[in-house]
Amino acid sequence: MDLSFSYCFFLFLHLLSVLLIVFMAIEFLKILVSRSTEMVNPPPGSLGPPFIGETPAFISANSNSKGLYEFVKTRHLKYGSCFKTSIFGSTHVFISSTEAAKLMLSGESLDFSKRYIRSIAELLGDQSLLCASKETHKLVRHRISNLFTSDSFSSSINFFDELTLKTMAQWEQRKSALVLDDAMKITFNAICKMLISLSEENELQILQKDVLQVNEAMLAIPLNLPGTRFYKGLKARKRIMNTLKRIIELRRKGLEFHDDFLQSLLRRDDDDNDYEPLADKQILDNILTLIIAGQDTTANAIAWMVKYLDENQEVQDTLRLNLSSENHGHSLGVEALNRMSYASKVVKESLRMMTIVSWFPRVAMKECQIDGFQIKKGWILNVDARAIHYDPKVYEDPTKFNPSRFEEDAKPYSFLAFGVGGRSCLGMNLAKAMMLVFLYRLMTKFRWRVTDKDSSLEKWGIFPRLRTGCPVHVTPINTECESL
Ligand code: HEM
Repeated sequence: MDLSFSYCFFLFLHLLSVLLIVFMAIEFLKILVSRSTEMVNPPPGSLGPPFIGETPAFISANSNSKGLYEFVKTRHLKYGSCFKTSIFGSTHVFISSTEAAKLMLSGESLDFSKRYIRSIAELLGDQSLLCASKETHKLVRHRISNLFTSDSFSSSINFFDELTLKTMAQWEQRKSALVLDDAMKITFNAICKMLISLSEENELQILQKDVLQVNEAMLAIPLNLPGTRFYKGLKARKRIMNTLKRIIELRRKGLEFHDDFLQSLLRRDDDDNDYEPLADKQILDNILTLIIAGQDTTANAIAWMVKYLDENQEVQDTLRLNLSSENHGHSLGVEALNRMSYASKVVKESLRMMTIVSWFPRVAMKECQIDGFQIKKGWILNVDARAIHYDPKVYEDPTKFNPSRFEEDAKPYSFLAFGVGGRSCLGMNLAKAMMLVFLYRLMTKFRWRVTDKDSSLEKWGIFPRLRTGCPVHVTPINTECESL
C-alpha cells in the first residue's frame, strides 16, 4: 500500500516537472520569437536576458539610497526621451514628451489602458480604482468622485488643521520635530476619519502599521513565501480587510452610523439610476486604495516642500511676507486657502521638483507609433512625469526652485504631479489643501531650519521618501517676540 502510494507520488512529481519544463520552453521560445520579430523603428534600450530582463537592476535601484527613479534616469540619459526595458517579465517603454503625455492621458484614445504590476494589483485588490477593468473603474470612480464634495472636503480640512495645530503645539515644547513622521500621522488620521471615522488611537496605530507593510510590499517580487516582503504585505492586507469588514457589518446592522465616505458608499443612491451601488469587495478594495493613495503621497510631498523651502531662504522670505496679511487663529477654511496665491505656487513648485508619482503606466491595447517609435500591443508605456518636469524645453532653469514660474499658466501636459484626464488624482484638491494648511501653520507659528540636509532616499519606498525624515529645529514666533 505504502509502496504504491510512493510510486504514484513519484510519478506525479515526475509528470509535474516535465510539464514545468515544457511550459518554460514554450515561454522561452515565445520570448525569443517576439524579440526577433522585425520592428521598423523600435525604441532604443536593452531588454536584458529572457525571463529576467532588467528586473535585478530595477529591484536593486529600489534598495538604493538614490531611489527607484535612478533606474529610469540612467536609461533616460543613455538612450534619450523614449527607451525600452524589461521588468517582471513585461516590456516597458518610458516616454517623456508632452505630446506623448497628451496622447496617452487625455482619454481621447482607447488605445491605452491603465495597468499596474502584479504585486500592486494583488495587494490593493482587483476592484481597486488603480487596477480595475475599464467598466469597474468607471462605476467606482463615479461613485467615489461624488464623495469629494465641498462639504466633506471642508470638514476634512478643518480636521486636518486641528491635528496640525495639536501636533505643532508639541513641537513648541520640544523645539524640534521629524516633519515626515508627523505628516504621515496627521494625513493618515485625517484620511481615516474622512473615510471610516476611525479615531481611536490604538486602532489607528495598528492600521497604520499594516498599511505601511502593504506599501512596502508593492514593488517586491510577487512571491508569496513566508518571510518575504510580499508575503508580509498580503498578510497585512488580510488584517486590514478584516477590520474594514467588521466596520461594514456594524454599519449594515445599524449598530453604528457615521457621516463619512463609507456610510455614503453603503447607502443606495436612488437618484443615481445610471450606476449600480458598489459591491462590498469594491468598497473594501477602494477604502484601502484611498488610504494608500492619499497618505504616503501627501506626507512625503509635505516633507519635500519643507526641505525645498529650507534650501531657498529667499522664497521663504517672500512666502512669510505674503502670509503676514493672513491671520487665522483656530479655523482655516477653504476660502482662506484660496486667497494664499503665493503659497499655492510654493506647493505646486515643490510638487514639480519632487514628482511624488514619477511615472504613470498604461498598456498599449494595439500596435501603435509614439514619438516616431513602433510600440507593440501589450507593451507597458510609462509617461515619465519626472523627466517632463525637468525638461529645459518645458521649464526654464528646471533645477531652480522658483514658485513664481507659475505666475504664467503652465504649458498643456507639462504639470503632471496629479496626472491628467480620466485617471487623474481624485484627491488632488484635498492633497493641495492639506499641504497649504501645513505650510501656513509652519510659517506663521515658527522660525525653523532643517537640521539634517541629507537628500538620500529611504529604501523600498514606492514614493520618494527622505531617509532623514526631514528633522527641523523650531523657534516659536511668539517666544521670539517675547525675547526681543
Ligand atoms: C501630494 C499628494 C498626491 C499626489 C502627488 C498624487 C498623485 C496622483 C497621480 C499622479 C495619480 C494618477 C496616476 C496615473 O495617471 O496613473 C493619482 C491617482 C489617484 N489618486 Fe492621488 N495623489 C496625491 C494624493 C491623493 C489623495 C489625498 C487621495 C485621496 C485620499 C488620492 C487618491 C487617488 C486615487 C483614488 C487615484 C486613482 C484615480 C483613478 O485611477 O481613477 N491621491 N494620484
